[in-house]
Amino acid sequence: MASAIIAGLIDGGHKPTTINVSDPSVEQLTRLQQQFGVLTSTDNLQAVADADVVVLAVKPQVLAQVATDLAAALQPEALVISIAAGIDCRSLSAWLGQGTAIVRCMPNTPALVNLGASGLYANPQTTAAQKVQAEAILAAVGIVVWLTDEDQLHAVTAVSGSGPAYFFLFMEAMIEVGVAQGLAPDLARSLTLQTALGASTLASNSEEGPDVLRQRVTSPNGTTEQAILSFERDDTRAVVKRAMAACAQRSVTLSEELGAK
Ligand SMILES: NC(=O)C1=CN([C@@H]2O[C@H](COP(=O)(O)OP(=O)(O)OC[C@H]3O[C@@H](n4cnc5c(N)ncnc54)[C@H](O)[C@@H]3O)[C@@H](O)[C@H]2O)C=CC1
Ligand SMILES: O=C(O)[C@@H]1CCC=N1
Repeated sequence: MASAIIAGLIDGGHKPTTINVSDPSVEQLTRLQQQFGVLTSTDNLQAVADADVVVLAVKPQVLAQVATDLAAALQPEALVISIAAGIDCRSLSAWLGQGTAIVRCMPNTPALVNLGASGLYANPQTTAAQKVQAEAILAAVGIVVWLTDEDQLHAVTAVSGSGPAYFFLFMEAMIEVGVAQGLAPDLARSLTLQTALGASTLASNSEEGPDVLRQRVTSPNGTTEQAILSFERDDTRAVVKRAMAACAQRSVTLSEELGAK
């Protein structure tokens, strides 16, 4: 995720040498240095020392340690943006210092192709100018929505944070079945991906909702109708509901397991 955000910032005109990337993996740092020309360090404290904005893009499991260590090195006026799933502002403030301006963000991997979707929530310590800064960083890789209730980030995670994986799963299944029905794998793949892109672009450009667009594909007594009836018989909406509930619930339990006690 950090690579996608860095790419977006540089495409948007940020000088690479204003971006300092820290990671214990020298291999990662070398890749980022060669790809983007950013400054790199294996020392998190050194990386944040002069930073006005710090993006925490580590796994939730290491966030407590990383944030606690950073507390002493952060500029007092620094904005900290965390993209970690689940970990709430209460925990981040406990680790970073109670006065810290924090924006929590749930981005997604289509940020890699500038088609990301991010939900943002700012704690009360965040100034209007810092909110503009946070929005500009994530807007460089896609659309941004602001949330007024931090708990809504669980739903954002279930919809857009994890959402790309649901569509990829659907694509995998369609390719497999296309092949089983007699198409060459590369044909099944390109037809599936173009259909996903076409459906998404059509829905994005249309005044009408996905329900109406679906009905337009579904000729009475035609082929699509049989597929949709099959999906409805298999209660596909309930399947989606259960999956997204499990996702949102994991966001809640991540916070309970890994948050500040
Ligand atoms: N992958 C996804 O689709 C999304 C991920 N997220 C969140 O983004 C965060 C990062 O996830 P990914 O980019 O997928 O993980 P990743 O594993 O690709 O990147 C994490 C990076 O953190 C580095 N790291 C490990 N320990 C460190 C430390 N002590 N100090 C500094 N860097 C350290 C790792 O070397 C690695 O390069 C997670 O908290 C996740 O919840 C949020 C939205 C979407
Ligand atoms: O699976 C995860 O925990 C992360 C957060 C959202 C997408 N990937």
